Order: sequence, then C-alpha cells, then structure tokens
Amino acid sequence: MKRYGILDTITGPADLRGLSYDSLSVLCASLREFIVDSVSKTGGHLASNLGVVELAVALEREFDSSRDRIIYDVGHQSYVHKILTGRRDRFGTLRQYGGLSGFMRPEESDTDPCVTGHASNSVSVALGMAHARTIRNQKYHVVAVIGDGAMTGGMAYEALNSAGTSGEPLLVVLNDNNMSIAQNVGGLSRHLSRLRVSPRYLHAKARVKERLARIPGGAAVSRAISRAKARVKRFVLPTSLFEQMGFTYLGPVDGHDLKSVCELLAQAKKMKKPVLLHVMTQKGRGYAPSEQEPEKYHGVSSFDPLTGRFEAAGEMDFSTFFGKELCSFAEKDGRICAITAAMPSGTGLGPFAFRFPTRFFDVGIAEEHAAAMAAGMSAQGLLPVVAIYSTFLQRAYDQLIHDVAISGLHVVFCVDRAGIVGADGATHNGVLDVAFLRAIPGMKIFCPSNFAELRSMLSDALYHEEGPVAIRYPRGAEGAFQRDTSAEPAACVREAERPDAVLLTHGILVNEALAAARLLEERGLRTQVWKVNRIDGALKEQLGRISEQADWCVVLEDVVQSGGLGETMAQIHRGRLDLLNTGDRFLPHGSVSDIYRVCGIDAESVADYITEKRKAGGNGLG
Ligand SMILES: Cc1ncc(C[n+]2csc(CCOP(=O)(O)OP(=O)(O)O)c2C)c(N)n1
Ligand SMILES: CC(=O)[C@@H](O)[C@H](O)COP(=O)(O)O
Ligand SMILES: [Mg+2]
Repeated sequence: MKRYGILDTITGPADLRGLSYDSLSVLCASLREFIVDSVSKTGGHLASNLGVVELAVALEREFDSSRDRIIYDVGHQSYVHKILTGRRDRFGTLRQYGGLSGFMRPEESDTDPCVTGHASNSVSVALGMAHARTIRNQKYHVVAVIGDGAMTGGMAYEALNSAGTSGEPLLVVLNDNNMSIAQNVGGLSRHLSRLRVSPRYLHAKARVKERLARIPGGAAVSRAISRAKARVKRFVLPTSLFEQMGFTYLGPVDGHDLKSVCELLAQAKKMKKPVLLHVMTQKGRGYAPSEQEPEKYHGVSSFDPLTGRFEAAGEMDFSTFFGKELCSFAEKDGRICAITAAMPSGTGLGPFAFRFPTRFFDVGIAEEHAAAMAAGMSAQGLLPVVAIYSTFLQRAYDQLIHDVAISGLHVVFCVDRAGIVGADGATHNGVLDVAFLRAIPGMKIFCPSNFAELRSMLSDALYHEEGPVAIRYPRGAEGAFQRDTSAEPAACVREAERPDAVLLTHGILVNEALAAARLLEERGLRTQVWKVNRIDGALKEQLGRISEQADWCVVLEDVVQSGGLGETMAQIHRGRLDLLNTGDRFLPHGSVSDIYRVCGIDAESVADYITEKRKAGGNGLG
C-alpha cells in the first residue's frame, strides 16, 4: 500500500493543532498526492479540491467541525474535510454505490452539517443555523465556504442581504479562484478582480505606517493620518459589496499561505458579527494538468495520474450532439440564442459560444434569471434555447410558470441530465422533471431516445411548436435503439402478435425495455414495446390507444412515480397494470446501471419482474 508520509499519522482534526506551519505545508502536499491518486481511480471533482487544500486544513485546525458548523457550498470541494474527519479509509469508494458521497451528507458524518449539491445556498443555511444557535442559547461557530462561482447565484445575495444586518456572528469564507466550472462571469467577477488587487494598496499603507513609526512623534501622526484616511476612504475608495451589505470584510488573503489563512480565521472567530473573509486560491493547484486546464479537470472520470490522460475515450453524448445540432440551426436562423447557467461545456454549448458569441449567454449559476431572461427575449422576437440540467431547472420553476408559460412564450428548454445521473446521486438526479413540467399548462415535453430523435425534436420544438417546449434527454451516449420515431407522438417499437404484455416507456429507457422484451421472448412471453415521444395535452388519447393492445400493461420510467406516465395510465387502463419507476424516494449514488438495478428498471430486473408476476398471476399496481 502506498504511504502518504505525514498524512498517515493524522487521526483527526485535533492532530493538526499540534503541527507547525511547515509540517502543515508538508501535510498539504501529501493530501494533494492522495487526492490525485484516489480520484484518478474513482473519478470525481478534482480541480476544486486541489485548490482548497490549505483552506480546508486551516478550517479544520481553527474550528472544531464536529461542533462548529462548516458548510461547503455545493460540497464538491469537501474532500479534504472528508479525509481529515475519519473518511480517508473509505475514500476509494467515492461516488460508488454504497460508498462515500461526492458531496456533504450528514448521514456520513456529524461533521457534515447539511446535504449539499446545488450551489449558492450555504449562506442561507448558515444563517439559519446561527439563528438557531441564538434562540437555543448555544455556543458554536457557523461558517459558509462559498466559491466565486456559487456567489453568482441570486440566492447568495438574498442571504448576504439578510445576514449582513442580522447581528449574528457568522463567517462567510469566499473561496475566489476566478473560476466557476468554466471562467467565471459577470459583474461580481469584475468586482472580485478589483478587490484582488487591493493588497497593493494595503501593503503601501503598511509601509508608510512603518516609516512614520520610526520618526519621533511619527506614531501619533500615523494614527491621526489613519483616522483621517478611514474617513476619507469611505468617500473616495470603493468599499467591497460585502461591507455595503453589513459584513466586516477581511482579506484578500493568499489562500495557499497557511499561516496567514489560519491567523485570519482565528481573528474572524473572535469577531462577534458577520464577517466575510476573501481567500484567493488557484483551482487545480499542485497538479500540472489541472493547473493548466482547471475546467477540464473540474469533474473527471478515471485517468492516469502520471500523464493526466483520461482512460475512457470520449464517446459522442447527448449534450455534445445537441450543441452541434443547435449550431446548425443557428447558422441559418439569426433569432436563435443559447443560454446556459454556468454550464457551457456540460450542456454542450461550447461550440455555440465560440461560433455565435453575440447570441450566447452564460448568466452564471442563475437558473431563475436564465428562464426569465429567455422570456424577455422571446417576447421581443428572439428564439431562445435554454440548456439546463434537469435537477438545476428545479430552481427556475416559478419563472417557467410566471414568466414563460402564463404568457405562452415560445422558449425551448433543453433539459439535460434527465433521469438517473449516477455518481452525483440524489441532489443531481433528474427524476422530477416529468412531474413538475407536466403540471404547467401549455408545456409540451419531448422525450428523444437517441440522437436522430433529438435532432428532429429540436427542429420541431424550434419551428413547429408555439409556447414553452421542453426536450428531456439523459447524461451520456445513446443506446442500441437509433431509429427516429419522432413523427409519431407515441410509437410501437417492437411488435408482437397477441402480446402477453405491453411494455410502455419513454426516452433512453427504451433500450432497457427492448432488451427486457428479448429476454422475455426467450422465456416464452410475447411483449409489445411502445414509447411515448411527446407528453402534452393529447397524452391520454395516446395512452388509450396503447392500453387497447393488451390486457396487461407495464409502464417503465426513469422518474418518480407521482406525476409519471404510469399514474396517468392507471386512470385509463382497465386490465392489469404494473408501474416500474424510480419510486417516490431519494436515490443513492452509484453508476447509472447500479441505480437502474436498485430501482428495478434495468432490462434484467424488468424481465424477471414480469416473469415472476406472470407466474404469480398478480397485479403490481400500488
Ligand atoms: C444550482 C446549481 N447550478 C449549477 C451547478 C453546477 N455547478 C457545480 S460546481 C459549479 C461551479 C462552482 O464554482 P465555484 O463555486 O467558484 O467553485 P469552484 O469549483 O471554483 O471551487 C457549478 C456551476 C450546481 N451545483 N448547482
Ligand atoms: C458539482 C456539480 O454540480 C457539477 O460539477 C456536476 O457534478 C456536473 O455533472 P456532470 O459531470 O454530469 O456534468
Ligand atoms: Mg470558483
């Protein structure tokens, strides 16, 4: 087993307090080596974790994470915290089924104060905890560690606005690496750049003070000048946004200078008010490939730690295909605009951004704003396409309804990462979109199963529809089923004469349904397979047609049961009905195939289920 020097001697955060700063620096190097080795095997969020090593060590040293509440925003950068709080031995299970989560999970450790995964909520949750501490007359510190990317999310400002004047002692550590997943964007990013250069001003001030102190009576002069300067400064120097909101602003400090970070944390801890500590770090620090390309190494699959090369060859996936197709449409139609909420590469919009920079909008982690902005564009004659992961679209629900749907505005929502995403787990699965989108009057949902259908449906959504349209597609590549059936609202993709059962599904799960039908055929059962391509006002009519095909109907979905197609079928179908879906629960993390098995929606489980049911002669509904 590989040894990691000083890291092997650390049993918990308490050990950090007995170490010199030099030893802590050596520990940081070991932590980086351990993280690179481990993540190169499991995959995970590499660059963000390498960037916060010193900060995370300093936080564990200066605070007591078992009692104090340290919330890492998103939590994708919480690996050092996990390693130092008793989870190092399980680190090889990261993001795997039954293993450690890639985010904070209280069920994993008392040192994880809350569930994390979505950005920009940490200051709100921290303030709630600070209020609880006051009301319950308890004593502990509350810290929110939020990145400059997460700080582009509107929720962060709602929280700062409230926290700054709350009077609650609370520390917000702004981890500023000038990166979201991609380059950070917007006015805040500019504001932080200005603050970052302010040490020059601070150092110059310190030098003048030092020189004045050396001349007789100079100290008194220095104090008088300082007082006058402080008064003048308020008028002539731009103060930080955070000070304006009621925070005491500390920093900016070099986040890799452990001693300075520890000292400032210790200082902040003593201050009985809202404090914001601005820490500058380098994303990907200490590993050459991720230092050079922090975006590429933000979230990684397994790779060779020596070269940084990825093991899996990059297959064409739905996102890349979508991005490429959208470029073809945009070439011919100058009204098409593309909007992303801080996910240009994840949503496949990189090429669009490059080719049509004036029609591409990265709004930061601001899904609500993205949806409402699209409404404005549509109202004024543009053709906006908003590409957002299913799970993050949850943030924009009110805007979907209020700004887009009520006015019947034509906005195309490309709902990426629909269904099971796998390793990111419960916070990131896209299993609620069918239910929440269907509930919006006038919303149409297209469910492509493959690239050809995505192309056709994108074309239909852009040119043959009015009002809001969503196209939901999964993470990753297409499967064996590559036929374009998009011309029909619902298509029979496997015929069977006098079928024993009809298997009905939508989207990528058609591959599991067809594989299940083949297995059932080997067992002597005839299964007809249908897929729904459009979920809209005519759905019941389609389901009625399918319902007539056989007495026994099985509905297979990669979404929760409530609000799914199975429930609608239950209102129509008079024969036997089984509903196979992700259930009304939050799912664990693991590979997509692991989670399909957990839910019983993989081909084998479906075939076994139907075979068993057939033997038992029962009805699976309810
Ligand atoms: C609501 C929401 N939208 C998008 C994301 C995807 N996301 C995860 S991390 C991240 C960038 C965060 O940047 P920052 O907070 O600066 O952290 P860094 O990775 O730079 O350390 C984004 C966009 C998310 N987790 N939550
Ligand atoms: C932390 C976070 O929310 C993102 O980094 C997410 O993990 C990206 O997921 P994909 O790998 O599916 O783009
Ligand atoms: Mg950042």
